[in-house]
Amino acid sequence: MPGFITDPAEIPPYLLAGGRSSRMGANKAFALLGGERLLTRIAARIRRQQKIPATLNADADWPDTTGLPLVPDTVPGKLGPLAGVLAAMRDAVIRHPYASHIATVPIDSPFFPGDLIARLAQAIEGRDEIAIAVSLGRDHPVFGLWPVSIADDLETWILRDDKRRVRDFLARHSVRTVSFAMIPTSIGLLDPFFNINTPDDLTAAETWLAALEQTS
Ligand SMILES: Nc1nc2c(ncn2[C@@H]2O[C@H](COP(=O)(O)OP(=O)(O)OP(=O)(O)O)[C@@H](O)[C@H]2O)c(=O)[nH]1
Ligand SMILES: [Mg+2]
Repeated sequence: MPGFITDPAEIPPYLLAGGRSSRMGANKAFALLGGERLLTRIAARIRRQQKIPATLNADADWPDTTGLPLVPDTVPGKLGPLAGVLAAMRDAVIRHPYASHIATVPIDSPFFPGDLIARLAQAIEGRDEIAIAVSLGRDHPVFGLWPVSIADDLETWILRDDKRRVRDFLARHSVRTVSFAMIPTSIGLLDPFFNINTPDDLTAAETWLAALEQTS
């Protein structure tokens, strides 16, 4: 572990919920999985791995933060997940001034690994490095550790790059990737970064949740 991250559990976590939920047709954060809101589920999962309470990145008029501090995007126009990452960096500089990095987790992936942030932190070697999660050879950059030192570069890039492809931003920086294994369940292997975008994904997630509960 590098000197600037003495304890991965002290990296401030931010829950990304600033999207439009357009494929779901209703705010995903409040969708019920196993009778519990996704936001509540994700916040509880983060609480088990981090000592610092999570902050929610979402619209300023968010109806119910479940008690989490709320940080809206600092650039207008819903410019994508990296706008949420930027808001988190700007917030951390003020509220967590000791932190070299912030952690981000989206509110629509309820099975993410219990050792996510610890393993991402182990991969970081330099103060300005990003670490992102990978499964089945696919990057999941919304599950990442982000150095607050690159906030100005991120803001400039978001405002200037019309395509705003996350991989184009990552190409500007030093990025460590960490591969996570599939989770064995009674009905097969579950991708820990299974992502709920549509009502059908939510139905599939109920099936996975039941299978996981049977397995453990
Ligand atoms: N702050 C912020 N977060 C965003 C924005 N767009 C997406 N996100 C977040 O990034 C993550 C991945 O985005 P998606 O899975 O596409 O979620 P979404 O944009 O709400 O859903 P769709 O409208 O169906 O694409 C989710 O946690 C979103 O809340 C944005 O413009 N600003
Ligand atoms: Mg998604």
